Amino acid sequence: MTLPDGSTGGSPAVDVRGVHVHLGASHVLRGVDLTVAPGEVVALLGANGSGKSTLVRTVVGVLPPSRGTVDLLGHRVGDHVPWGRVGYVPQRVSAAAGVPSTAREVVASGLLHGRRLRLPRGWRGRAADALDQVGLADRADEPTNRLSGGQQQRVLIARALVRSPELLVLDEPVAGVDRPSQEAFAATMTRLVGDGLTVLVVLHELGELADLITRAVVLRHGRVVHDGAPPRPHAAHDAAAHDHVHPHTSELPLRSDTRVGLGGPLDTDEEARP
Ligand SMILES: Nc1ncnc2c1ncn2[C@@H]1O[C@H](COP(=O)(O)OP(=O)(O)OP(=O)(O)O)[C@@H](O)[C@H]1O
Repeated sequence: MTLPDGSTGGSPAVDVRGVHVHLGASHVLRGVDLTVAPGEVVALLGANGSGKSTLVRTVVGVLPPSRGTVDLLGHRVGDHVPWGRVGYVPQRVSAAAGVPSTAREVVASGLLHGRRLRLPRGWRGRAADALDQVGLADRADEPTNRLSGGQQQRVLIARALVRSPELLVLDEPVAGVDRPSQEAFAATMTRLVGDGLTVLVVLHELGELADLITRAVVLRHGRVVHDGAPPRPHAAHDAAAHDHVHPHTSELPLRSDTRVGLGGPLDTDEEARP
């Protein structure tokens, strides 16, 4: 429900209840509950194949749940979600895929949503501002296929930001991204979160975003096995001076039957399991 002042009246930004998703013959999500309150920055963690991408794609309405419900900003997905207030950065897509286009054009496409097929007034300024937020103000006219992979990822983040979203959903935004792009991304997120942005972000490691994360949700085999404090980073594992005195296990308070390593030896590749 949206109130006259545009707020959601205390509704969670994301409210996932009892969601099951089947993909082909696979029962990928098996009764997931996930709530993200306005202003929270929630990291979605878990081994490869645990269902993280499937969950965020369900959250943004790309995949329909076979059971359960998803509400965004107080609106049921599939109904009347104000998509213009939601930004989504999908996993591993190239900004240069498809027809040749400049960084500005890709970013401007983020202003098209729902039934809006024409760019709104002032789109150039908004696209320039979004590119500036990711440190690419001087590359607006550059064809995206001439940008590095990290810069292309920043263009996609700018495409999500150009809407000035209240809720930003990102699927591994810095995977395989060069160091300057990671730092630019972390600086942008710090500023936006300071302004009240709500974030749900799939990550393999907390990395540069560690200080921003307010809560971590860990998936395993399509179920939530931890929802609470983010894991403490194991500092400098590969540093020469690192002293291996701590136990290499997750320090998370997990449910009794499950232990999840987050980058440690307990980490398993779900796809490798029978
Ligand atoms: N289109 C599909 N059809 C059938 N199974 C699928 C499909 N897409 C994904 N899966 C399976 O669903 C499971 C979860 O995949 P998902 O991509 O959500 O995991 P993930 O946690 O995001 O993994 P990663 O960290 O590798 O991105 C995997 O076992 C995957 O093989």
